[in-house]
Amino acid sequence: MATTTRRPLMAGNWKMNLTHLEAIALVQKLAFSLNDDDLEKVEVAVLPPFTDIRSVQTLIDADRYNIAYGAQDLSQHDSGAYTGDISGAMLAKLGCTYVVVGHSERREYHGETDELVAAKIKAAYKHELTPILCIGEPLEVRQENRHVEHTLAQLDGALDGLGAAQAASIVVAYEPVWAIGTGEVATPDDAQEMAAAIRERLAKLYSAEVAAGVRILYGGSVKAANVKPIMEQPDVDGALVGGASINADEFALIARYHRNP
Ligand SMILES: O=C(CO)COP(=O)(O)O
Repeated sequence: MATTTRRPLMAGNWKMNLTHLEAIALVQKLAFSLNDDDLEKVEVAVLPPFTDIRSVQTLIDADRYNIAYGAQDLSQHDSGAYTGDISGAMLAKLGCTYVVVGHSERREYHGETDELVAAKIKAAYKHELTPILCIGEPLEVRQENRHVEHTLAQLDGALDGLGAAQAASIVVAYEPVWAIGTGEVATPDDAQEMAAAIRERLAKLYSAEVAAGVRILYGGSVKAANVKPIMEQPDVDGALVGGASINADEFALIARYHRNP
């Protein structure tokens, strides 16, 4: 399957960290740490909390940083009596490119189901946001060697009813739950096994062409010290970075992994 046209994406999921003032400082530092060549080779995105997005937008626009940004969640609804929720329309107005959907922390702490994730993906496309769909198995499922089946079932559920034209631009992040925030990174082989299985399933659900174009990221305890061998896997097209992305120096090192020895 062709692998040549996929531009790597390094996305920093800040989770519930950094005030808007801290966000400005981090994005400035990040931008100064990356040169034009880095940003041509690799797309870099930050995914701050909602309260930081306006500040990040203003900074990136004013200084013309070649850094994308987005949100960590959105409502499946467009507007209305949904206290505390944020719509895709609101994110689009803030110039967001990406929105994370179905992160395991949303599934675990907010009870998000595959059906809800599918509705959120459709809401994202409705507002021209690119979803970063997170899927991945908990530890006990891997121990039972059912990780591929489990993760592909999440993929099927999330993509239910989504057409090929939209699926072609989705970003899928394989984030095994046992690797998130634990320091226990998946091996490059583990990441490749699942990325290849996801791509194969996309080919079955849509077409070989769609599958060949979709970027598949790995997420879970990614650091500058472990990113390179993961990125060398043929079906891994980037990383979704949590803890290490709220340190500008570390995230910059991750984003320019291609320069590492
Ligand atoms: O959940 C993650 C990114 O979405 C990964 O988090 P960590 O990089 O902190 O393990």
